[in-house]
Amino acid sequence: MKIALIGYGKMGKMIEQIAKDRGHEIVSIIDINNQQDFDSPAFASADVAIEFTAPQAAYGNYLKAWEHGVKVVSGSTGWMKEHGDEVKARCTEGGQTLFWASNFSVGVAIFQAVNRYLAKIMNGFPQYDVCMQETHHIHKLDAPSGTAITLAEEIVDNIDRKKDWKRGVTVWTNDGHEDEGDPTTADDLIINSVRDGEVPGIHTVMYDSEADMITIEHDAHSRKGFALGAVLAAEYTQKHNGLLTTSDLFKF
Ligand SMILES: NC(=O)C1=CN([C@@H]2O[C@H](COP(=O)(O)OP(=O)(O)OC[C@H]3O[C@@H](n4cnc5c(N)ncnc54)[C@H](OP(=O)(O)O)[C@@H]3O)[C@@H](O)[C@H]2O)C=CC1
Ligand SMILES: O=C(O)C1=N[C@H](C(=O)O)C[C@H](O)C1
Repeated sequence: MKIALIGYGKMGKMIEQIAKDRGHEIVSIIDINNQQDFDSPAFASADVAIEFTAPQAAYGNYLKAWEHGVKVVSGSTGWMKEHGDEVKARCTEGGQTLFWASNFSVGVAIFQAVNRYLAKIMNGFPQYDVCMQETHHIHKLDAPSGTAITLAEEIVDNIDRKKDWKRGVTVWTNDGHEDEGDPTTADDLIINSVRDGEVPGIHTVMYDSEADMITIEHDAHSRKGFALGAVLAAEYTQKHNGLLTTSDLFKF
């Protein structure tokens, strides 16, 4: 396939390597300093663009890629609240293609399935309260992480006593700085965030009672799993259109 990269940071560089190893051609690389390349014949020749940039940049990048008739795979997080409805409409009614996932690793797809199953069970055991923690590197711009929000939405959908998720405390371990988070009630599922060194991503769901605690955790050893998932998603868009996500790709 001919692949364009939008965003050439930690993920963009790793995706480039994996895409080449799988026999794909990188025809264009767009970063913050060469936005004019969206208008190049090389970009328009791509079968798909893989976009990993930043919360404020992602939505504009989708529009530019679609303008040039290029499908998009994106893992950028933190844009959904502001632009989620419009993006959904453009894909479901407007004919565009976006494969988006808050986390592209097969491990997290499996973890999500376990999370949903456990939440269904725990709905019947009100003596357990549930909370979450996500830990990432200090460069991350958004909190909570996109993955934590996806997991929290699945818990809220399955546990009647939880009505919504809220931001708990965000702690920066390197400088000891702390943000307070949102005001919360017992109806809220709290997601605490930790920003520590170069951690690729840890997501933990905890069910705590007076007697004991049940914990499930996904711990990414590196960004390789995310990057491979994004390339597999790009391959998937060759034969599929519309709004796609990892549950379309990883079927189990
Ligand atoms: N879904 C998933 O599986 C995963 C999602 N992510 C998400 O992906 C995003 C990127 O992560 P990561 O690669 O680690 O971040 P990096 O900061 O390492 O890379 C982002 C790159 O995008 C560039 N950029 C910023 N704005 C634009 C723009 N308007 N157009 C083109 N390029 C731009 C940045 O340039 P500059 O540095 O000059 O600003 C930087 O080079 C984040 O939102 C993160 O949460 C990350 C890992 C996995
Ligand atoms: O910014 C990151 O690094 C990551 N972002 C995604 C998220 O917000 O969930 C996925 C992964 O956890 C790494």
